[in-house]
Amino acid sequence: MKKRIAILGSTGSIGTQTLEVIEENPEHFEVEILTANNNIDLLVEQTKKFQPNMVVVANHCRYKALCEALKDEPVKIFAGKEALEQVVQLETVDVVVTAMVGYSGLLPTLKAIEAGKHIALANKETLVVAGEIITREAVKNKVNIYPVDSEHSAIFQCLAGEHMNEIEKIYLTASGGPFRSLTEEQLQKVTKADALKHPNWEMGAKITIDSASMMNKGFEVIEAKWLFDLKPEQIDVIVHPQSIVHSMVQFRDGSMKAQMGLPDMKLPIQYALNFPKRLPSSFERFNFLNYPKLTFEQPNTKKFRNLALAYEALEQGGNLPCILNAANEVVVQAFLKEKIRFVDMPDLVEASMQQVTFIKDPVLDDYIQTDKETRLLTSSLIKQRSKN
Ligand SMILES: NC(=O)C1=CN([C@@H]2O[C@H](COP(=O)(O)OP(=O)(O)OC[C@H]3O[C@@H](n4cnc5c(N)ncnc54)[C@H](OP(=O)(O)O)[C@@H]3O)[C@@H](O)[C@H]2O)C=CC1
Ligand SMILES: CC(=O)[C@@H](O)[C@H](O)COP(=O)(O)O
Ligand SMILES: [Mn+2]
Repeated sequence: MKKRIAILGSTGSIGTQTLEVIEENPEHFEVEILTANNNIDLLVEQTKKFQPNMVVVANHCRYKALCEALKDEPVKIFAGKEALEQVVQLETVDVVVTAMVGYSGLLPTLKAIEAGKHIALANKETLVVAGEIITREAVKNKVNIYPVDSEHSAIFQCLAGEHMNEIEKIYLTASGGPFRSLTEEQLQKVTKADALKHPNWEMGAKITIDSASMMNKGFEVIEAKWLFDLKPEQIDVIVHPQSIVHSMVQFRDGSMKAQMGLPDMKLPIQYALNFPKRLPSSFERFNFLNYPKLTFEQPNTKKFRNLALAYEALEQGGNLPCILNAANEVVVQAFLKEKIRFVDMPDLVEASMQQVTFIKDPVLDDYIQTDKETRLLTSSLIKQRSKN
């Protein structure tokens, strides 16, 4: 039986690579649903090629044009956020790939889990915002969450066959981003174009900025806590500029397992879609001789304060990780619009974490309200800053 796949965010970096994996393995997978936010040109192209049963465009304004472009195709067309939450529940879906960016992934992922759909999770923000609810609902509905994020896929791969063994610690590797070697003074002057040049990975704009600011690694620490049920002190970050070792697990006898390979997201995507069986692939193979030096160093949390902020949010819990995420989404958009400097981002995130109402035991509605409150506050902090 082929697995029927819904891809939320099929027009993005993870979405398009998921389609490449499906194209290479037509005997294993078929596309059931594709979705985008705005990019209907690519959505139309993907629809004609992969013949999904349904497509959704989140932005209502693009609906008419999408219907017109697909009028000769046998596909059902929907628009809006609510449609995303509904289509993931359909009986014809086996696995939902969450490849949307940011907070927008939360409710569709939750609805998919409540409907018993397995999740290939790329959208780490879902776990940052509401990891407790997501993991609890997954257990309740007997849903598996397969990590797509390269580091978490690495940990997941290292854990295969180790269910009897406790994890002592995990090490999440970080590339260090394009600004790893800059001084604090140099960091003051970096531009959007500089920040968008990731040394090893080609990704969407938002995660690329998060990698440069190391918020991505902070999010991944929180993501790891929920995926692998770890305490903060069991999660370490180690900078590894070559991005070849994707992460490591240390067991209680001191033994370490690492997962390695060239930086290519198709591998973790394919592993998540076909777990537990590995499929053959044409992906380029790693050659040790091309990498005579694999290096490791301590992250600099004085220079990259976001990482420390994320650990703080994880330690304090409650709605603080949700505040961290919402504030970060707002500052990243402002940085991409060149309204604030790169170094302003952690200041604004920290101020938001201090000022938004803290809720110790949030329920879903609290997360929704916290997200709104934080966006308003962080936006007003940005406005105040530009007036001064
Ligand atoms: N790219 C990578 O290598 C990795 C990404 N991830 C995670 O995967 C997720 C996706 O990242 P990436 O593929 O890089 O992102 P992209 O920006 O490349 O793609 C995002 C996708 O989500 C859609 N989208 C954006 N906003 C909304 C919204 N409000 N509602 C519905 N759909 C929306 C976009 O549609 P449109 O094209 O129409 O704008 C697009 O299809 C992120 O959470 C990221 O952290 C994790 C590990 C690696
Ligand atoms: C490909 C992937 O998983 C990204 O999350 C990647 O890890 C980003 O690189 P950084 O290590 O620079 O954050
Ligand atoms: Mn990652």
